[in-house]
Amino acid sequence: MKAKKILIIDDEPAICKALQISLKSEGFEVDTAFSAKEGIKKFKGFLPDVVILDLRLPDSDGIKVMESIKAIERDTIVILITAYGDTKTAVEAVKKGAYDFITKPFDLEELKITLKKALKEKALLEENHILKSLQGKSAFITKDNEILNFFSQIENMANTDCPILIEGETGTGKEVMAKMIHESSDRRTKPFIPINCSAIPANLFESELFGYEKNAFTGATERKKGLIELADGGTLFLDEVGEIPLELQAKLLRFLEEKAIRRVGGLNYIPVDVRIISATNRNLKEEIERGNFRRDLYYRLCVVNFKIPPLRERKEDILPISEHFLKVFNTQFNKNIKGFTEKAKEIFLDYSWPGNVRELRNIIERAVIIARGEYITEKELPLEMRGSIDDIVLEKYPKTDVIPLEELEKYHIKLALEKTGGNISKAAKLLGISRFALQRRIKKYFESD
Ligand SMILES: Nc1ncnc2c1ncn2[C@@H]1O[C@H](COP(=O)(O)OP(=O)(O)OP(=O)(O)O)[C@@H](O)[C@H]1O
Repeated sequence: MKAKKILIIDDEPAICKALQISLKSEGFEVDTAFSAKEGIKKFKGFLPDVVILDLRLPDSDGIKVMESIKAIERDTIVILITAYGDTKTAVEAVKKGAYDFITKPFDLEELKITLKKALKEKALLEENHILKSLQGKSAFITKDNEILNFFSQIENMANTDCPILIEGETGTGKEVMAKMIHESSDRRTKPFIPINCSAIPANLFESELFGYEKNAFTGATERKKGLIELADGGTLFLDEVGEIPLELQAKLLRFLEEKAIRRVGGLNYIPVDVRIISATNRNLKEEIERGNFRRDLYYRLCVVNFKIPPLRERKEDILPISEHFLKVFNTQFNKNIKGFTEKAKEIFLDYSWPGNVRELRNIIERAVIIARGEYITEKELPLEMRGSIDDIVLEKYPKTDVIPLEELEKYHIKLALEKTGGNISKAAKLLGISRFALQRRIKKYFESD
């Protein structure tokens, strides 16, 4: 079994040293830091199972440090060291998520017992997450509480006809989530039919969705079932539903109300039983206000609604998803890469992921392909993840070289997204282009699959 890792953050070197020696002799891997800043930096690379943290540090207080740590990896066990008489703050810290606290001067044996108990509980917790995320065949890997709660709500829902609208930025996993919902419903033995509404030309939309009769139009030499009919008994996934042209929205609404379709050129209504899951990366309420999306259709599609947070807002998912893709691509490319170096993990956790999980997947795929060592290091990661624009440009191009415009554009987009915390509308404004134009470029530069 891999040794459990412990990080000690305390400004008293004597305490750090004593703890380090004692815990190492118990078989733990131990690192130390003497300030909050150093502690958080080491945390990102070392990713310990347990942090033993002094409540009073020279540059910050322990509770703030604990909050930063938990924002990166929620399940980290934090054990606080407090001064005698500081119980009030210690209790507050435990309420905020610390596992326990010990008071100085402390008994080493007592600390070891607390540690072992905490590690046992953590192992149970992790098992639970893995089980939860693997229930369906399409694993949606997550540790995010909001998402896990939503899954359990859906699983408990007796009515598997209930339409669901999934919102979220591009690449956040809306389709994987839809598939997982289908696979955990009573409809799982019937088809799951995804339709990318933005990829079907407007003039073909009706015939693709509703099918057509022979001779309905020139070229209709055979009768053809539409995608809705093909999904009969199962689930229809309408991806990018906000892109459906207005005139077709009326037809879709009619189908949802009557639960029957009429093929193009056909006379009869054919009953079809499907559950609709739709997804959008647009704000449909805004589209309704602009007159681009029908309000009545919105309410039909959005009986249950869930917004998947972007990856940068669920940092605890970054490393588990990375490990998952590492396994996938190790198998696919016949490699045996064992993991990521601490520096690489640190870069992953600091990066803003404008293309979300799709971008992460592409980066790991590329890294697995180019890696030659046992671990993925920062060298296998794209330059733009590794530093500021100046560093990158300087590293790649000598001062006298002309930098390709595409490259500059890419870095500026990243900068704008970073400055606006990933808010696409605000970033587009900063860059002086439309939201749509920015989205197209994000797709091009950060999600190439
Ligand atoms: N939580 C997750 N666990 C495992 N894989 C994921 C997860 N989220 C996304 N992925 C993977 O990331 C990629 C993008 O996911 P998906 O197509 O579901 O995103 P999306 O939100 O539907 O994107 P778009 O809005 O561009 O259609 C896929 O390869 C998918 O398998």
